[in-house]
Formats: sequence, structure tokens, C-alpha cells
Amino acid sequence: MSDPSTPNDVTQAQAEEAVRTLLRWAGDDPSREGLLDTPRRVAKAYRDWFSGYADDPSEFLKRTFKEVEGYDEMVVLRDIEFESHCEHHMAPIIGRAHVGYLPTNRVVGISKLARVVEGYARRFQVQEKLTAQIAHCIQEHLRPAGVAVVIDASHECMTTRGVHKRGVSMVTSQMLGAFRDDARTRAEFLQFIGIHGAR
Ligand SMILES: Nc1nc2c(ncn2[C@@H]2O[C@H](COP(=O)(O)OP(=O)(O)OP(=O)(O)O)[C@@H](O)[C@H]2O)c(=O)[nH]1
Ligand SMILES: [Zn+2]
Repeated sequence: MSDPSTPNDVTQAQAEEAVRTLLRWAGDDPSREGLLDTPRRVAKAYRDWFSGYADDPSEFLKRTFKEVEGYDEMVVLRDIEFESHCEHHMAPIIGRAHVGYLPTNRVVGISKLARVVEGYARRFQVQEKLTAQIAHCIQEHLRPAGVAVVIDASHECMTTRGVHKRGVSMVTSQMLGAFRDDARTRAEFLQFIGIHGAR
């Protein structure tokens, strides 16, 4: 794994040794047969869960379409499922993101909005930061009239440990430009994603 801001000099062998240490610390024996391949599997899983460190999400927004020039209404991609991990406990955060923007002259392929979500989700995160990063990346690189991001997620650090509250979800939003300044634009977005004001 690599992160441009923190050069990664950890070897696969060191990562696997760290997993063996945690297995011992949990009370098990990493040399028993069932656990022999576990450090390798965990390292492989980390490459998947944390692949976002190798991504520059702004790259996903470089390809824009001119054919849709003239379309200046809201574009909303809702129910983008994602998995992330909280930076406090390294426990899964599982949820959905809803992303909307108001194009000015540039429109992206819709999958790219989901790729931006993935690029930031596959890192150690705090939900507020994840929400803000997605919105600011789109605002900065697509330069639309506004961006809205709402994330609804459950945190396994709250459901499987600690306070043990199942069924709780955390909702965060970041509104920029017209979505922040204009109540009607914001209300239209919230209606599109199924949140209708006070309820
Ligand atoms: N605001 C915010 N808090 C989070 C997020 N993910 C986890 N947390 C919280 O981060 C806090 C860390 O609190 P600490 O008191 O340092 O950790 P802790 O002793 O493990 O706390 P408990 O989870 O209450 O057992 C907890 O309240 C978590 O619920 C997140 O994405 N955003
Ligand atoms: Zn946590």
C-alpha cells in the first residue's frame, strides 16, 4: 500500500508479523494450523480495504462530457454502498452515500462519483471527514454550481463493542455552493434521496 503523503516502507513480512502479534495478544496461538495462513490473508484483505491510499480521487473526475452541454439541472447518485474503517478502532463503517451536484458546463460519467466515494472510503476514516473530502474533491475538480453529500452509516465500533447499540446509524452532510446557499436546491436534493425535511 502506498500513500503519497506518508511513504510506506513496511514489508509484507513485517505486516504479517504484526498480525501474528495481535493473534498472540488476543490469546491464540498463531502457529496452530488454522491460523497459519491468517497473517497472509489479513495482509491481502488490508490491500483491498485500504486501497484508497493509492488513489488520487481527483483523477476520476478528469474525464468530462461535452455532449450533455445545456443540461443544468441537478444530478444525483443515491444509495452508493460503501465500506470504510474508523480511524479510532479500525472497525468497519458500513453505509450509503448520496452525492448530488449542479453542473455548470462539465458533466462526469456517473460511475466516477461512486469512484470518488470509494477512493476516500477505502482508508481509515472519520465519517465527517469522509463526507467533507468527497464534497470538496468534486467541488474543486468539477467546479459545479454546488455539491451535496449525505452519508448514512453504521459504525461497528458502536454495534459490536463499546456501547453495543445496534440499529443506530450516523447521518452526516456536506453542502457546498447552491446546496448550502439555496434552501430550495437543498430541499430538492433531500427529496431526491428520500429525506423530506423534518420527520
Ligand atoms: N464523530 C465521530 N466519532 C466516531 C466515528 N467513528 C467512531 N467514533 C467515535 O469515536 C469515539 C472514540 O472515543 P474514545 O473515548 O477515544 O474511545 P473508546 O474508549 O473506545 O470509546 P467507546 O467507543 O465509547 O468505548 C467513540 O465515541 C466512537 O463512537 C466517526 O466517524 N465520527
Ligand atoms: Zn470506531
